[in-house]
Amino acid sequence: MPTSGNMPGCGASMCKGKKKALKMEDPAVVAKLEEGFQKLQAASDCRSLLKKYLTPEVFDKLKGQKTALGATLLDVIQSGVENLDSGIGVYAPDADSYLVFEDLFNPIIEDYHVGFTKDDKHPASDFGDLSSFVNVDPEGEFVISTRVRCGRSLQGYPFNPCLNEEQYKTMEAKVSGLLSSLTGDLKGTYYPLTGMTKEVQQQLIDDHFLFKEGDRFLQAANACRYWPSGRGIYHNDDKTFLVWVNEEDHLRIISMQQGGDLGTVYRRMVAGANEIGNKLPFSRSERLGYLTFCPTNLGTTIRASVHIKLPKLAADKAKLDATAAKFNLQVRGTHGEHSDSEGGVYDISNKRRMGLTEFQAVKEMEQGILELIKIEKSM
Ligand SMILES: Nc1ncnc2c1ncn2[C@@H]1O[C@H](COP(=O)(O)OP(=O)(O)OP(=O)(O)O)[C@@H](O)[C@H]1O
Ligand SMILES: NC(=[NH2+])NCCC[C@H](N)C(=O)O
Repeated sequence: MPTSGNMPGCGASMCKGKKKALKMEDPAVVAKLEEGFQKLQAASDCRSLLKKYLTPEVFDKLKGQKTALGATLLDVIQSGVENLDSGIGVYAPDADSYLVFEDLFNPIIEDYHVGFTKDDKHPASDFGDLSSFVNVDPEGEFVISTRVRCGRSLQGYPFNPCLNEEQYKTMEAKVSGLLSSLTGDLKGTYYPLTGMTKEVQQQLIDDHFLFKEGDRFLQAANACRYWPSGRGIYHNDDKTFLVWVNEEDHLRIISMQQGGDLGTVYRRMVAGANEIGNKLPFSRSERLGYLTFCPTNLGTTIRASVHIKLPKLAADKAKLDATAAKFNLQVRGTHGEHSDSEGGVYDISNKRRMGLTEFQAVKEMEQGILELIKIEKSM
């Protein structure tokens, strides 16, 4: 939890541009911070962006600061300190952290989102021409399934480490109530995690529909308190439209189906995001776009992915990674982030989510996947 304990309802609506840094003098927190910083400095094989950008100068500047809600640098970095194999290593415990700790967040954002500098402003939301996307694999030779997701935070609520159990439950009630009014292709049922049998839960995870449990990166960030309270999943009967409630973000809005029909998948996600957004106000910042718990998800918050088999390219995993990176794509394992590939299936998605529109982010994925397939065919 944030070092000063549970806070009253916070504005995740934030970021009017002014920093509200306060002084933090709690000796226990200062001691943990010093210890964590030493641990990072000593970890010579740690490759995280936290390690790269938490220089002694930045550390000294930020270690005595806190947000109005009491979130400290420790709340920001503790996941990356505990998990030295993190790729990123930081989370924003509340929206104001992106400003108060900007000397750390900005270079991480610039690095991850490929050149989104501290002076850049994320463009207005634009889903673009929904009819312009193709089936990336019409013959069904390579692509097993396609998924597009976005993340949303509810205005008026902080992020995980600052939420109390009552807030989790209130948010869950609000969101599930709204979801029950969806119609047509989006119509479905909300299943709270509380009371779900372990068998059903595991089957949903194995089938790629539900978030995993016990993510050590989220746990170390204090993002799993009161679990499973307030957490759950909504899905339509076909499990092609899904909403995750209160996992890493307040909401993850997901569309997925077998095959490579990116257009259909994207249109369904856009329809769902619009329906929900018309009824629930989301947190958005002028500069950062839609606000999320992890800086990798800011901006469009879009991750468009395929599960794909590219046996020739993937014979050399380093080559697959390098080729994908040329097209700003990221390669994950079959069960998502921090997992390995099974049966030659990779999850390949757009990496950057900031400094471009939703349309451009999905186009980047579409074009990149078409290129990878072309290369595979030529080998
Ligand atoms: N194209 C896809 N087809 C089927 N399942 C997919 C596809 N892309 C991702 N998944 C599944 O979605 C689940 C969640 O994956 P993962 O956690 O990596 O990504 P995410 O939900 O986008 O969020 P985050 O990036 O925050 O981790 C996993 O089970 C993963 O296998
Ligand atoms: N789901 C995410 N937010 N993924 C990105 C980062 C995950 C983890 N904190 C790491 O640094 O490796």
